[in-house]
Amino acid sequence: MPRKKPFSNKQKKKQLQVKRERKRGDTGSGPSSRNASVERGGERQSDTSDSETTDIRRMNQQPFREGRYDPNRYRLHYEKESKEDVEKRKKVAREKVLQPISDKELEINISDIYPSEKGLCFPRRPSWNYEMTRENLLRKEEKSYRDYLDDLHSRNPPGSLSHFEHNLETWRQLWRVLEMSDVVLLIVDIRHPVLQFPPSLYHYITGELQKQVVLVLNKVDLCPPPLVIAWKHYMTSQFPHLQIVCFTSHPGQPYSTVLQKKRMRRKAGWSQAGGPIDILKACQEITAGRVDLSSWEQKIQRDAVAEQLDDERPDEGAESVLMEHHSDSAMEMSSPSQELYKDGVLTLGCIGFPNVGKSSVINSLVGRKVVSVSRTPGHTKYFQTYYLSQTVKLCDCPGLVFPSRVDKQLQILAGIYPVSQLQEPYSSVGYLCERASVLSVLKLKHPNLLENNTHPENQGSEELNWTAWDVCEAWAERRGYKTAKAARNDVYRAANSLLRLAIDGRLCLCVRPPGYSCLREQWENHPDLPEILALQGRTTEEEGTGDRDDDEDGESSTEPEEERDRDADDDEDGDDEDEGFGHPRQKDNKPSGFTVNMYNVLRENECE
Ligand SMILES: Nc1nc2c(ncn2[C@@H]2O[C@H](COP(=O)(O)OP(=O)(O)OP(=O)(O)O)[C@@H](O)[C@H]2O)c(=O)[nH]1
Repeated sequence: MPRKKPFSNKQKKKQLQVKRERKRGDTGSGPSSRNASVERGGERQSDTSDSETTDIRRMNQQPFREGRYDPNRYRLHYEKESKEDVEKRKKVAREKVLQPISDKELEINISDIYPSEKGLCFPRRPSWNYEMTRENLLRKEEKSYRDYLDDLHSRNPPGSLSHFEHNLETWRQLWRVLEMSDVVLLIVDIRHPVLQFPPSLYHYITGELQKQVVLVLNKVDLCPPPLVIAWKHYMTSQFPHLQIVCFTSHPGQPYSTVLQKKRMRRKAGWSQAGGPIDILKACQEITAGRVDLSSWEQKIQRDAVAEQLDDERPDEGAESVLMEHHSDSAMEMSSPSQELYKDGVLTLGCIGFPNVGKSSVINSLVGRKVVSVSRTPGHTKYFQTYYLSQTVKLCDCPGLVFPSRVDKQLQILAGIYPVSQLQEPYSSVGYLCERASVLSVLKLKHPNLLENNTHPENQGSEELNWTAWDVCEAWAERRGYKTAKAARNDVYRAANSLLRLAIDGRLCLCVRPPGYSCLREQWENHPDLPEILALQGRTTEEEGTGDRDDDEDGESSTEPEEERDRDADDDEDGDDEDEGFGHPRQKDNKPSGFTVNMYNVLRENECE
């Protein structure tokens, strides 16, 4: 059989990019490449941020035409890492033998992520009044932001802080959303909620602003029900005034690939999400009759009926949604001391880190796609409000990463960094392998045992030591990822692919609240379990097997899908135009390949 012609990741990206540009009607001129994200001397920057105080890496540059809305305005800005740091981590990934960590080490206390003495607050908007000119206000904001960064760096030694947002424009956006909102929906990913819940934000909203926060534990379909309950209890114990709601936009469909999600949504629409009624209930409790929310309640009921009547054509029956596009000046001069529930309307601000599912929550509440969804963090570009009903308004905000002391590797696995732009993905792969049963789930073969490797020491050895690099090498071999020039195993692409599987939830890494291991039995027999299972769209029987599906029968494999959408970083709601690239699906249309292992991280010492 002739050898497959190597097709590099770079070539494929280029091909995708050209396709996207064609679709948008772009001619190809201008700074349109996402790959051109690293700053180059003299390159024209279209983003309007003028807040560079350090060496900043700007992500996800989008095509931009003069006179139109600048889509790069809120793109992610992270501090650049030094070449030495990147090289050091690469070396460790090549040399350090992976050791599975104990259950206890998966437990994370929020004060470890946001230690109170480290000044891990977020930039605040300085005081202002209507006498100030726009320029004065902007200058004052920039100065205050620089002071904030100086203070932060003075209290935290270099390298100790996580990646965090350096784009002042995005912080400005947060200020405005907080000012406009009556109630804030703070959305986090249930797999690692403490990473995405900055206590300083909570205290600012509930204290200074005197507003209420509803914590939305999103993506519960990706987490074992006992752990969902344990997190809920932990967050309530730490922040007693929080209203907590569990949510999923994909009930009954854990680990869906991009293409599966598209298909299912086309079939079932957005109104099948689990949790909108609980958000309504939380708001009813908060507003205590000061806003008439009956129109929202009726909308939820209507959506449920429409879904039952016509689940083949959900969007056709969906109601149209009134949207408001905000001009900058309108937002800049919004008053911070705005009265609550102005004109009898409840304004809900949706905020959260990138990729936690804010857009999906909005679409699910509205019952149809109004915001574009993507697995690429930092996708949300526009500030808009959507009327859910006559008396309820939703206000969207770009994803924001607050400074913390969390490991950068875990941050990456939490999806805050565009995987395609990582300079060094291997250490995150190592971090994942030490915490989730990747080797056994993917049934990887050690590179030293591959046919063409005749290393005498390792021949036939079962108990081989694995490094992160070995894992990537084995996955590249397994997937047939080759470099274009030398047709060697493309470990970079393999590492990216593994990280995407983890971010999408197909390789499951969930951190746990403190004490989870000791109280495990309590959570596994908790009376709220059926409620969480119902929300996930699963049954008790499924739970019985789903948690322990080691055997082949319990497998659901998605390898061809993974292959096809491996780099489909862009809009998940677009056309299926990317279905054709990559490797074709098997003839019998059955997926083949690795085991997708539900909640595998909770298995009994599987990596040990
Ligand atoms: N399994 C699962 N995936 C979800 C859920 N909600 C969102 N996702 C996926 O998470 C990814 C990010 O979703 P978005 O809704 O675009 O997230 P966002 O917070 O708006 O992201 P930014 O634009 O980066 O701020 C997409 O791949 C979604 O399909 C959920 O409830 N379950």
